Amino acid sequence: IIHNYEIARKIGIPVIIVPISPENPIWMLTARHVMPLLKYVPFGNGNFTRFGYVGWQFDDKYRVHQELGDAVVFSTPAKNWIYLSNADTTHELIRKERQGEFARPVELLAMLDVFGPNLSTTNGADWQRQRKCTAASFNEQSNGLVWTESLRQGQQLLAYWKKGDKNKSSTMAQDARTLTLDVLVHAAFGKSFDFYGAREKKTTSRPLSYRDALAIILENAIPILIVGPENLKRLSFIPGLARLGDAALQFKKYMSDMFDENAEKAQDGTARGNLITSLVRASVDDKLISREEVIGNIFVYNFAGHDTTAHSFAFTFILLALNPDVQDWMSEEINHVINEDQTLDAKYDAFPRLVRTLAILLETLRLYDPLLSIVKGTQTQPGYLTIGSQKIIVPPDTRIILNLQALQSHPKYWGDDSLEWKPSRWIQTRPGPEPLFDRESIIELDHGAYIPWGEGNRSCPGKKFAQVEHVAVMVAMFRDHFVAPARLEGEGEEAARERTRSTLRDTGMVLLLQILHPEKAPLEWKARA
Ligand code: HEM
Repeated sequence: IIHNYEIARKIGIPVIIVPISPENPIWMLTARHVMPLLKYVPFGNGNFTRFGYVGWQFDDKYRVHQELGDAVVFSTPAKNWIYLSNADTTHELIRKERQGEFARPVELLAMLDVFGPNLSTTNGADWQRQRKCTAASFNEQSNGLVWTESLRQGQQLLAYWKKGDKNKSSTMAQDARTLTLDVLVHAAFGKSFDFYGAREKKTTSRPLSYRDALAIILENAIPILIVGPENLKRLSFIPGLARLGDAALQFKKYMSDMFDENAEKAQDGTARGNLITSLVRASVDDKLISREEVIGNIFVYNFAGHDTTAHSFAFTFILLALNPDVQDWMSEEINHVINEDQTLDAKYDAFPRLVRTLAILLETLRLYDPLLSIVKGTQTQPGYLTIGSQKIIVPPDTRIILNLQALQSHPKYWGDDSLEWKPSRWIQTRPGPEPLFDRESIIELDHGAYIPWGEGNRSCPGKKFAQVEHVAVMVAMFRDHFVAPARLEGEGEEAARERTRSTLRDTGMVLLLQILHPEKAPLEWKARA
């Protein structure tokens, strides 16, 4: 740490010493539990308890940068980590990433290779080839499929929640994960499953369907990524691991069988366009991608697209329940744009007109970004960055963290109400004789301090997918209904709201940012008058 501190001091930005590396896997898993205890020991206060755990950015917001400046370096025993909260520097870095500087430190994600090599864990020509093969199937045709499937799933989810005890949905976060999995499975494999909620979950029959195998894998991603599918089988004497090992092996087998099935279809020309068919075509016809890479990429697209969108739904539902005026504002737009008798008839071409509804997602991600930050870095060569009027040399082997939480909440970009969840900030209205809704659009930001999907080469290929899915589910659920905090036995309305607010405040980083105990805030769904 002394060596790293000496290097950090020479950069010329404030240095904070953090005595445990954020990359230490044991610390990553235990910090959240250990940290509250450290508050009671004399050395525990100060920087260590403030910055020493995964997800500190959510609690700190932009404050460290307001106190110390747009760039701050954390000196840790393993490496130096520069945290950045300056929009111009962020875009300079992204431009330079295109030219091969400041690449993603793929070794941090190596565990995502469990089912095969994939684009997330490579750089350079290998990444480019895999990105080209996979991202090609995320086009407007597949977004149309995401739209219809999300409407269908959203309606089934609403019906399920309305059937519950007094219309309450205490399994909201779990059910949102099921919905996002079903939409992904549809886009990836072209198969539709009916939504089934947490209460209806059967004890899994054997053999598992690939949707159920994938659900088990994604719900238990941490042990699977750490231990690896093959080792799970070996450790099957440990309670719980046998089921995981089984799901992981079955998933791999399903993917392999699907590869063969689609390879035949590709040859006789009957394949339809979805992720697996286009990957198999790229593999069999064009020899661009190996069988292992096809399976690895199918897993990683599902992994990357699952909890990011599911947690965003959980945040959005709770935020909307706490803000009935925002619900009315969104629902007015939905009812203006979607005026068919049946919500399911809504066509994908309505999507660009649902700007308030999209603003809800943009605003949720601004303050509840599932990743909190994006990590880049230098390797053997130094890098050069400009922070305001200062030019710095980033030493080799340094991590650079784009602090999205700070960037997206800093008053210098977002004003004095920057910490308020206010979707209307995203809407601009042009003058004219047309109805109000037809004159509204999403504002063009002039500061660039908003990159929840990243930017540049490595930006998220699922950005539009996530937007379409979110808007369609809002249409299905909020056109004719509204949601409110459910009251517990003997509880008044204000007490229920306060419990819901405190459940939302109890948010932290697990694999991603999430509400830690969503079951404490059941929601109630009612038809609009
Ligand atoms: C609200 C939802 C989502 C958010 C906030 C999000 C955010 C991100 C971010 C920040 C990155 C990394 C960018 C970088 O390193 O510069 C990323 C990468 C990625 N995302 Fe998403 N994502 C979301 C949904 C999705 C969905 C729905 C899918 C797939 C259907 C997906 C697939 C991927 C993949 C495969 C990568 C790796 C790309 C690469 O390495 O080239 N994401 N996402």
